Amino acid sequence: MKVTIVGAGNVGATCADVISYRGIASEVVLLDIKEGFAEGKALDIMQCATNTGFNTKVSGVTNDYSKTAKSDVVVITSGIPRKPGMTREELIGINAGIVKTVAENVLKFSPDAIIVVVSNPMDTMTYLALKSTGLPKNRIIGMGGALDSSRFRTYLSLALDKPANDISAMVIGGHGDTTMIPLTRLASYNGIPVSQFLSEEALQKVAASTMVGGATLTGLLGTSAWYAPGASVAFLVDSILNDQKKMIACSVFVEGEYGQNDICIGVPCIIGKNGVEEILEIELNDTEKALFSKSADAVRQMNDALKEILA
Ligand SMILES: NC(=O)C1=CN([C@@H]2O[C@H](COP(=O)(O)OP(=O)(O)OC[C@H]3O[C@@H](n4cnc5c(N)ncnc54)[C@H](O)[C@@H]3O)[C@@H](O)[C@H]2O)C=CC1
Ligand SMILES: O=C([O-])CC(=O)C(=O)O
Repeated sequence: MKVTIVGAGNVGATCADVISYRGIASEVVLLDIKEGFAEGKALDIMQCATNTGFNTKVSGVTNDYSKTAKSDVVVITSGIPRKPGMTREELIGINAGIVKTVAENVLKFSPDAIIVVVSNPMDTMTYLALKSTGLPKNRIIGMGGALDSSRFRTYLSLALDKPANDISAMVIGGHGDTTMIPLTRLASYNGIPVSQFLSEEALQKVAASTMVGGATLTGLLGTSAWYAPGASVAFLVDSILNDQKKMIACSVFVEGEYGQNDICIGVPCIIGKNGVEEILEIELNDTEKALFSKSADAVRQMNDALKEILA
């Protein structure tokens, strides 16, 4: 199984590293426009093979899409990251042009690939990739919910002082500082509602930290995060390539689900070899429904801005 990752920067290279280390794919191609950069990252990752024990073939190319031919999955991480004080939405002007061109280029050589969009503002870039390529909606998946949910579980684990892997929790809605919806009501510790251990105030604090999880890291690092984003992409790619049919919150095109149409937004999906195999419509309470509707409005507004940028 072959995976191409466009953008060999912080997130792309970390993703290649995790995919190789975990043996998720037999071949990984990194592509970047910076001369020699992807080649260097690939070589460095390959030189881990004997010490960490993987057999994945990792190669790098400078803007040569022919080397990405017949990829099963293509991950798009190309574009600029935000700096402290910025929102993801402010990246739209530069990243829209990059994502559109990249999506079109990868399809020339991998017409059957499933595309995973990571570049921000991710929901809008996913919508753009879908509209500009005309691919069926099951083959364009925005990665955000896997990361936001892992941050949610991390903050819950810290509040509970229990291992994150014993906690089940999900974030839906847009992948933005104000549009994410951490579903605190449904979060559980080994099947027991976390509300049995944490006060409403503590839960709200966890939810607030989750929503600004990316901004907090950007403030600390001076650029946005990459370890958890790279691992989250690898987790998603694993479910596709190995047909795991995991339920993962992903940004996908909705047609009536959750009362929304014509946007890509984070909803619980079954992810397998066909990409998005099902959107699960879980029952939300009135508060959650209102938050989802507000989040969808904000995502739709960004898509409208996109139309002006690309006009
Ligand atoms: N969806 C999510 O959950 C997350 C999204 N992101 C987003 O992912 C993107 C990448 O972030 P980082 O890896 O930290 O940035 P980075 O700056 O480390 O890497 C981006 C790479 O893209 C390359 N690039 C730019 N234009 C290109 C093109 N036309 N073709 C090929 N490569 C090109 C650059 O040369 C650079 O190496 C950003 O937009 C960031 O906001 C980051 C973390 C999580
Ligand atoms: O915060 C950012 O800009 C990058 C990102 O999407 C994340 O880490 O969640």
